[in-house]
Amino acid sequence: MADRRFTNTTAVRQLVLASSSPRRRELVGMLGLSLPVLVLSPDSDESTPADWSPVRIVEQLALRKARAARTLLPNSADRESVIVGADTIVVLRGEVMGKPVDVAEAHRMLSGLQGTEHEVYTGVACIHARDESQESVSHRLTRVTMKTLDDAAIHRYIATGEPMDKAGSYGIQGRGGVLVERIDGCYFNVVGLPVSLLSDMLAEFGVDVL
Ligand SMILES: Cc1cn([C@H]2C[C@H](O)[C@@H](COP(=O)(O)OP(=O)(O)OP(=O)(O)O)O2)c(=O)[nH]c1=O
Repeated sequence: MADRRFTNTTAVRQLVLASSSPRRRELVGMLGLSLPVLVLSPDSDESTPADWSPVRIVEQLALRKARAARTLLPNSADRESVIVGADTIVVLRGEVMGKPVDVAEAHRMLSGLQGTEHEVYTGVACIHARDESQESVSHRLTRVTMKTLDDAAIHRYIATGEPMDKAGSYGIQGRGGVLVERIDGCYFNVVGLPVSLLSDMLAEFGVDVL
């Protein structure tokens, strides 16, 4: 449970999910919140300086997504909302992998990931729609070990189409689950939204899941 709450938080009446990811939508649904949930897909700059650490990348991109949604909420009813943004990356021996741009890049990523361990970072930002002083950002790290795969198996997996909209070119929640030997850390963090971290962060805004 959260060990801090923002003071002067007026009752939050809505959760705004700043994401176009169907997985994130599903995971927020899993929380069974009594608040209405509004989903927005704001555009935000996803470029980052080369010297940023994985933690800085995911936390700042999550914050940018949430702040971009804030600009889309002009009317006063929507202003009493907590906005949630998230960003997920895969990191293999220091190399940051986002979503592949094409099949060749998916192949290159999966060839690197197979037979070894990598890290998955998801940053989460929860911000108040009206009060810019209320912003909370955090992240989770999960270590994932992928089984050894031959080239033919990598090609067959890419042919499913699953890799193309996912960081690191796999989806643990889909057929990509069969590629994963073990994980150390939060499973939902790999899928794109660490729900236990999110529930702690929502509590800071007076939104209690349980
Ligand atoms: C590693 C992994 C990633 N992913 C997904 C989670 C994220 O949706 C995606 C990483 O891209 P993100 O840029 O984090 O998110 P997104 O573009 O899909 O959605 P939005 O920015 O609108 O919120 O990869 C899985 O679904 N399963 C996995 O196993």
